[in-house]
Amino acid sequence: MADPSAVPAEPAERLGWTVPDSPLHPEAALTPSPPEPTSAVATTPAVTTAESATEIGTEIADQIAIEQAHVDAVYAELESASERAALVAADGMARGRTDRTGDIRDEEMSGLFERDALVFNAARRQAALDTQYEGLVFGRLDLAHPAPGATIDSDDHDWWRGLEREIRYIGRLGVRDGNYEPLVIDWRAPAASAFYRATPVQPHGVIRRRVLRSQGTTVVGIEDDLMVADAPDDLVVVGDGALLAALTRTRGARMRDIVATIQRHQDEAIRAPSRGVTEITGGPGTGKTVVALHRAAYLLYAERRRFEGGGILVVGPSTAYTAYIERVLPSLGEDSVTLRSLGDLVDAVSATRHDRPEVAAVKGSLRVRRLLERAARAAVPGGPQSFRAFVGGQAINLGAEALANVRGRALSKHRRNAAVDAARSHLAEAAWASHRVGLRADFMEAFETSMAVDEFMAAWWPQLDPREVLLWLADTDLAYRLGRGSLTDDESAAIAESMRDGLALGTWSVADVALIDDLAERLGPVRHDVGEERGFYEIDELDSLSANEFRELGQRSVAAPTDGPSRGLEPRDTLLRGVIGEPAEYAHVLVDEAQDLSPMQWRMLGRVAEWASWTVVGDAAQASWGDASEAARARDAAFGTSPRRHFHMDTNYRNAREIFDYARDVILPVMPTADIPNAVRETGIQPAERTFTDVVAAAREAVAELSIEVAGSIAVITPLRHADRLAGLDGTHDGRVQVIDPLSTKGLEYDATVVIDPDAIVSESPGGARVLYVVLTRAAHRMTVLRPD
Ligand SMILES: Nc1ncnc2c1ncn2[C@@H]1O[C@H](COP(=O)(O)OP(=O)(O)OP(=O)(O)O)[C@@H](O)[C@H]1O
Repeated sequence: MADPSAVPAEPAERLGWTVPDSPLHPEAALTPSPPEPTSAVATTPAVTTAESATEIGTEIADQIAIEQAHVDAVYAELESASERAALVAADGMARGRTDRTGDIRDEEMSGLFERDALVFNAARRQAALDTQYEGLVFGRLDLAHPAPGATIDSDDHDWWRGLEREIRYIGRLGVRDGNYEPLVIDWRAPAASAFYRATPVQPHGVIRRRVLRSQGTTVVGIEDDLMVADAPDDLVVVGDGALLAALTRTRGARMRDIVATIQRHQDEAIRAPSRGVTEITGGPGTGKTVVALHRAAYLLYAERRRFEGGGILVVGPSTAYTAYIERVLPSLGEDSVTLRSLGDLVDAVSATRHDRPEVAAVKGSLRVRRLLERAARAAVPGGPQSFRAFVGGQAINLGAEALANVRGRALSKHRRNAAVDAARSHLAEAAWASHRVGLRADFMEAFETSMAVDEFMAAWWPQLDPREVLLWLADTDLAYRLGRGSLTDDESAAIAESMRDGLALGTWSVADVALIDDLAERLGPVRHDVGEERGFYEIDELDSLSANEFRELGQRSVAAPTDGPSRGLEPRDTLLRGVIGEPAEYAHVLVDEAQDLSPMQWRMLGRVAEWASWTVVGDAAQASWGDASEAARARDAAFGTSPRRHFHMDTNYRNAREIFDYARDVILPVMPTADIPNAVRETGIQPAERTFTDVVAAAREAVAELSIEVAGSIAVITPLRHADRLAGLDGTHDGRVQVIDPLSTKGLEYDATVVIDPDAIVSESPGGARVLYVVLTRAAHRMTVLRPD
């Protein structure tokens, strides 16, 4: 699907950037001329046109002044909109305000609901304005429209001459003036799509596309792309090309939106229909993640009712990843999306620990389901083996076999936690069948009211938390018994050992979460007394909201589960704290790094996405899951029969070409078919390769050098064997340095990286060279590789 003409022409030659192949082609690497240390700190290429620097400076200043005038008008309109929103909110608050505490009459309730809706909507609008206020207007299109019915001849380079012209501003949200005329068009609206789709080959009516760079409410830069051979006299063209400027920028600790520089092939994936499964594949750094996130924002815009009501879930590999991407959607004005890592998908469980690869492989395989199925039906360890009691004057004695029969019958129609009544009545039948003395009805009535039966049932058929059942497997003998036939004894023993580790540490592993979810489905929700439900928010709570709280209200739904402190709790209690309810269901599920999901994790996602459409992002060459075919089967089962569409991204926007070439040379010998994208940016600086005898000294020196060369984030990526010694570097250089393990870097990006001991990274990780490939593609601008001497 990717279109080679997708990256629009940069006016590169005009500004001294040499373009080796074609000015329109993304494969044409954009090289500063002469080569200079292009990094986050060196963003402006040399200007070598005939015009003098002063002339250009004045021209840019004039153009900025023109755009600032429009931007000022937009902000003025927003101020009045903001005042109107505050008035609506105040009106809503006044309508529901009550001095009384205590009962509220029915007829007052509908007024309160109306107030809730008013206040909530006003707060949301205010929150959206707050998050998108800065840099709200980022684009301008100068268009030429043919007369109705006329068409443009694609070979005519002067197609725009004599046509009616239009100026359209594009922004993070739509704003209209008092006459309802659009001042800014939301980037997701159909009228904005030409901003992303226009190329010189297919201009879509665009003569000039202009990207505005702002600080706060002030326009500070302009980057133009011309879609025609010669600019009309009244259209000045300035800037270095928006995409290049964006790619050369400092990255920082959080991913940013790319709303001003989305490329055409990316736009196609973003605006693809919502139904079915949209797969986005491509090599490292091709924008898969950022495109998928913009797609989520687009879907919410295009079908707000469906997706906001049903919810959008974004799933990533780790909490480091969710922290890295968490700002993108709010910056696009969307705060109703749920972000979860694979370890956070089940309520009340938050896992970040990873099992040893061989244990994770067993827990992730569908073969483990047989063991879980048996565990969900097994007798409670330590529970009663037989039932002896006097009921209605009769001595009842049912042995283990009879109890197993009763259990089987009760579970044939109900999930275990919902089967307690059925179990009791089957038990009564079995007890009656073993005696048959007196009248059946009298016996049944006595059985129903017997306290001895109550006590037995409490011990024999308690409500079971799935986590508790998983912990039963810490008993190796039980794990052997339940695993027989589907797992080897060694595999069952490995699971048992990992459960004992969990009990000692008080933490679940990421792979455990899918097992808990599977058991939760089998057991059904734990029945517990439901407390009085709180309303959407309490009335007195609402009446006393401060201005800040009012704003927060609009942002409430972003809250994600946290792995809170467990001080004072025994490890076992920590593992079992909180309540697991029915899983939420979503209208759209977006999965990143999908190539690494285990079959059990696909099953878990399939449950929350039973009625959902999907966006699935992945790059097979980065996979660290062993049995790809089993994962593919589980994935197909999760998708069901939904139609699929596929987008392939083949331009690497992250890595300087020199860095990416280094990574490519690592992966190609082990994976000749790896998906290798084209890196579009050259710096002229090769990755540095050094040897070390003292890893700490070498890493410290490399970091110090990089901290001068780049302005933003630096990662020290180390295999486990050096991790402890290097931990002291974490947080140095004003917090810019992060020490991180190879697997956790998935999906992340830094301005510079120091890669420690690549051979050890390969030998220590189950994914081998593929994990090293991930590691070597994390740096945008600079990379230093350190090997032991
Ligand atoms: N059109 C664009 N304009 C500006 N920056 C872009 C554009 N497309 C992608 N990028 C940037 O390229 C970098 C890589 O993007 P992203 O992390 O989404 O790639 P990816 O394919 O998910 O990478 P990986 O699979 O290696 O984690 C990010 O910094 C992103 O902002």
